[in-house]
Amino acid sequence: MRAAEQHEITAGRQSGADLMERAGRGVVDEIFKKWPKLALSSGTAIVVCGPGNNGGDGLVIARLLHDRGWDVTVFFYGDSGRLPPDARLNYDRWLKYGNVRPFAELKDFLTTIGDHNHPDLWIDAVFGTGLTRPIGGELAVGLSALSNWSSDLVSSHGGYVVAVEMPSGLNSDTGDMMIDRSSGDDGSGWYCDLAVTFHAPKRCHFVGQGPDLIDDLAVVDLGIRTNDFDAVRLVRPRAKTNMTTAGHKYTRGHVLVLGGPRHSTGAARLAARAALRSGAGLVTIAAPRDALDIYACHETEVMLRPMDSAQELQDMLQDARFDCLCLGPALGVETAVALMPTVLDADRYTVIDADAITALSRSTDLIGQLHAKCVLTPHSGEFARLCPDLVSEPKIDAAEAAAQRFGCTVLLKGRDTVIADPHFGTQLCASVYEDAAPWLGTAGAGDVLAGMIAGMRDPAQAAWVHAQAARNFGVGLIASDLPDTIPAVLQSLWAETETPPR
Ligand SMILES: NC(=O)C1=CN([C@@H]2O[C@H](COP(=O)(O)OP(=O)(O)OC[C@H]3O[C@@H](n4cnc5c(N)ncnc54)[C@H](OP(=O)(O)O)[C@@H]3O)[C@@H](O)[C@H]2O)[C@@H](O)CC1
Ligand SMILES: [K+]
Repeated sequence: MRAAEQHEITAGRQSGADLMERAGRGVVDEIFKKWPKLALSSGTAIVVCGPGNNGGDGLVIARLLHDRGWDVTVFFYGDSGRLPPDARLNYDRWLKYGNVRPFAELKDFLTTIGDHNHPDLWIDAVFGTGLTRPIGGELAVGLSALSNWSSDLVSSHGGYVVAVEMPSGLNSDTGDMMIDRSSGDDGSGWYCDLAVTFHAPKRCHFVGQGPDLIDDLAVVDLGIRTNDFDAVRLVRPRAKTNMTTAGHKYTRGHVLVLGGPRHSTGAARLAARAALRSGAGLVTIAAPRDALDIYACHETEVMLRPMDSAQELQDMLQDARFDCLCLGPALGVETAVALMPTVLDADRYTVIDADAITALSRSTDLIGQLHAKCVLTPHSGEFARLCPDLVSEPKIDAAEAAAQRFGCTVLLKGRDTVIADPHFGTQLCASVYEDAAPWLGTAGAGDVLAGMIAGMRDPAQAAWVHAQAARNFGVGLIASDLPDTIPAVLQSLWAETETPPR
């Protein structure tokens, strides 16, 4: 992002001051868009500005609010003599409107605010993308006091907290609050009702603590024309199908799901049904002989094959039409260990989930057999077993490192699902803000996703459809609701495109 801004500035298309003015104006516009009642009369605002360009944005916001008749108090942290030029320009412009109070006075100032003079807005413009180290000392103490006070403000008086770019202290890459714990602050960070970022969301808006600290996110276009953004790549849903009018069920793929024993058949059944609903032409469950009657009682369209040994699986895989394997959901770790050499040797598109991931984490030989057509779908616990050395890394970096290590796609599940493909890059599917679907955290939802990936052969799209299906269903969702909710999502994607299947 900063490279992009610099590119615009050096190319002479926009001055830094223009960008900052547009950024500040964008924040004000977003505030009045979100809370139209604030635009109807002049309120009061506290703007807390930091020592860089984020603070410069805050000073633009202060001036624009003042122009609309607002009563604005500006606090400033830092040395005004060391402000970057655009921020300095706006600092000087603000001094024609009002004064600047030192940040050190903020804590005491908060104690003087009574029930009748509380502000309507608090603007957090202390740090944006330029935070380079943990916040400590008086800064942490002051921001902490502000945070406590602003929570009271919101709960008791209905005022709003707006962060420029992100709540100050949030690392824009990792989404972690960078607070020096020795300052006495618990590091939980400060909350905002609205974060207004520029041009494109940053990683912190979707990963780590970001979504817990930000209630709503708005993105302001600064008119920057280059594509060179250090921003997160979100999954873009698109109508994609393996259906053609000339095709038939075998051209749409035959998924072989490896099913568990009598007492654990549900997970494979969920995956199988999801694969069918997601577009697979045929789905077969291969499972122990003594469990087939249970599978047969539950599934109509899914075919069944007895399979009690790796040899039987190998014989089955002589049929090249089984072009996709899906294994792991309630398979049993020991069974997974026994079957995986055959599975990986078959060199098919292979979705490796649940018990199969645990099996992998126990065997470096198996890991050595992974190939480019594998998709690993760990949740955080499985990932920690598989890659213990990467768990302390930021989530996106960890998934990318694992994908490089294994030479295959790694889909690291969660509210912020990361899809790292060593060849096509990394995408993020985040169920936050208006896309939140907390009820997706339910038993079997991961089994459904594994089946969807097998059916769609596109892990990122599968993750998006999976989350959208959950959102469409709403609260009360259980995993077996999901497969039958998939068609409506796929149909709505098709409705948005003018290109029908050919
Ligand atoms: N460029 C543009 O045209 C546009 C930029 N825009 C805006 O600029 C923002 C980025 O600006 P920025 O790069 O100046 O970074 P910012 O977040 O303000 O902080 C840097 C300052 O903080 C200091 N500092 C860091 N860590 C610290 C700590 N722990 N404790 C104490 N101090 C610490 C650091 O000090 P230093 O490390 O240099 O010693 C430096 O002084 C971006 O988020 C957006 O809001 C928009 O206007 C669009 C146009
Ligand atoms: K900020």
